[in-house]
Amino acid sequence: FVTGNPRKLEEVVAIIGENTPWKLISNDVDLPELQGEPDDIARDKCQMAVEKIKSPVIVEDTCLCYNALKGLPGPYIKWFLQKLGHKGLNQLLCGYDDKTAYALCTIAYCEGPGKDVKLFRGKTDGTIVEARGPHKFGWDPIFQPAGFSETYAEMETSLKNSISHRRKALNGLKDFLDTRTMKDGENTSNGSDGTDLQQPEKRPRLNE
Ligand SMILES: O=c1nc[nH]c2c1ncn2[C@H]1C[C@H](O)[C@@H](COP(=O)(O)OP(=O)(O)OP(=O)(O)O)O1
Ligand SMILES: [Mg+2]
Repeated sequence: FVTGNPRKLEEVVAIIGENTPWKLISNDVDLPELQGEPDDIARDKCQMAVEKIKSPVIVEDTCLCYNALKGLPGPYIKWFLQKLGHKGLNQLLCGYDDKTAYALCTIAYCEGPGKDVKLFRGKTDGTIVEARGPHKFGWDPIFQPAGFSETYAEMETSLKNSISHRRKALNGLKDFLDTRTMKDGENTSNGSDGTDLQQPEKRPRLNE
């Protein structure tokens, strides 16, 4: 799993759980990010990582999309957050009645150089609110998921991880790896050379 963000890694590990046959290794290679649509950003980031580390790679790109702003800041949320803070991210919506937004996680997976990149998306709807809860992870304090009275930041980690954009995207990846594991008779593990996903000899279904 290639990311420079330790919080993302924490959540992915928590969501995937301890008892899966997949071993997740984090690798913080510094990758530039394309500008554009989330799918293209994730695909491009994945291809670059695969070329660099020459082993199976998972990357993800996270967007925070305001409906009133037709999806912006979207993939640029990192820079908006950095420059404007939680307050500024609220003020962006000052002139609009519609405060709804969605968090979008796009996971890209590639088995190795020259292989196709698979994309898995997860979306959680919500509303942009004044910051509430601990400032631990990005824009968590200003995002209140639909149907809940707490922001992501106020929630127990396990609750956030059960409804989050990241969880939904990871479900897609897990289903894909699961099916592929079942189809695939031989062990395709390629050793301990920094491989991101290693398959042990026996491969039971991934657990939820
Ligand atoms: O669940 C989340 N809850 C709150 N904030 C979040 C979440 N997930 C990502 N974030 C923040 C991190 C970064 O400011 C931006 C996404 O940018 P994004 O490029 O995907 O992340 P990044 O550059 O930190 O890590 P990476 O090395 O994987 O690209 O939103
Ligand atoms: Mg990034």
